Amino acid sequence: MKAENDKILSIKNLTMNYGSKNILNGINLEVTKGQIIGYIGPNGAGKSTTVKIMLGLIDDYQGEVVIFGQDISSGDPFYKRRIGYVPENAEAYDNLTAMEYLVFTGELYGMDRDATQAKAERLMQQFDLRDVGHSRLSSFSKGMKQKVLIIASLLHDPDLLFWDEPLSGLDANSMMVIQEILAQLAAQGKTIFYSSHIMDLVEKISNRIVLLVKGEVVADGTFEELQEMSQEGSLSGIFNQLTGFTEHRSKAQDFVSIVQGDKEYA
Ligand SMILES: Nc1ncnc2c1ncn2[C@@H]1O[C@H](COP(=O)(O)OP(=O)(O)OP(=O)(O)O)[C@@H](O)[C@H]1O
Repeated sequence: MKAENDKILSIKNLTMNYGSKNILNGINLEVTKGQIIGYIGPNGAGKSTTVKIMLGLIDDYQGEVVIFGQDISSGDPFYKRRIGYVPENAEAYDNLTAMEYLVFTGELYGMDRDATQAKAERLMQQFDLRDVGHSRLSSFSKGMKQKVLIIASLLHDPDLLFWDEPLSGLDANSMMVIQEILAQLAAQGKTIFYSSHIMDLVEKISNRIVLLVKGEVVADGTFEELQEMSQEGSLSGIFNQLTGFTEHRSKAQDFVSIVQGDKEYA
């Protein structure tokens, strides 16, 4: 059993509604240091909503969320300084240069301006972005922007990371570097929530997989445990089975026949 001080996050009976719509239905999760959690589920399952609650962006939930031993409903935002976040997109910052965005982010986390700038420069160099540090993000390719978001999430050396589709747009070489960075961070005791729809990657990267369906955790374990439970070989197969999706072929057939103008729609 893990020591109590290895516990990073504890969610008890988390429930959330948007109006009359039930989004989260009693989520329970205990997360310890060094875990890389593949947080997966169909579109609309409630993954981003859970993450937004943990980031303190949504507060009208029921249940208990404790991060670094602090109940986040206490209103003390200090726990956020130990969190890093890669959002699915950050277009709002397109008018800033990469360096402006990174300095702004570092300062939000309470870092010294010069120290942030120096660290950002070194990190950008690692990702071959040094020469474009003073160009606006709007001129960056998708993968370049993604690298800046990843740097921003790590500048302050956080203990808990929430990464939402972090590798989207990255080339194969950059993906390998990021996967290795994740593994090394986890080995040093950092905890990572990794949301993605790319099952092969989640399977490779995570040492624990949590599958959310309609606001409920329907599977939680290592990839091997999930394989045993479902008798499926791949995470895509497990996902299809546990989300009850067996219609991909007939859906595709219907779609293609509409595209080709079948008689019913002609
Ligand atoms: N601001 C909002 N107002 C009303 N409903 C919302 C709001 N944000 C999300 N929802 C609804 O909550 C549900 C869960 O959304 P959420 O974004 O958490 O899903 P997700 O699992 O992250 O999906 P995806 O994989 O598509 O990113 C969806 O039905 C969505 O329509």
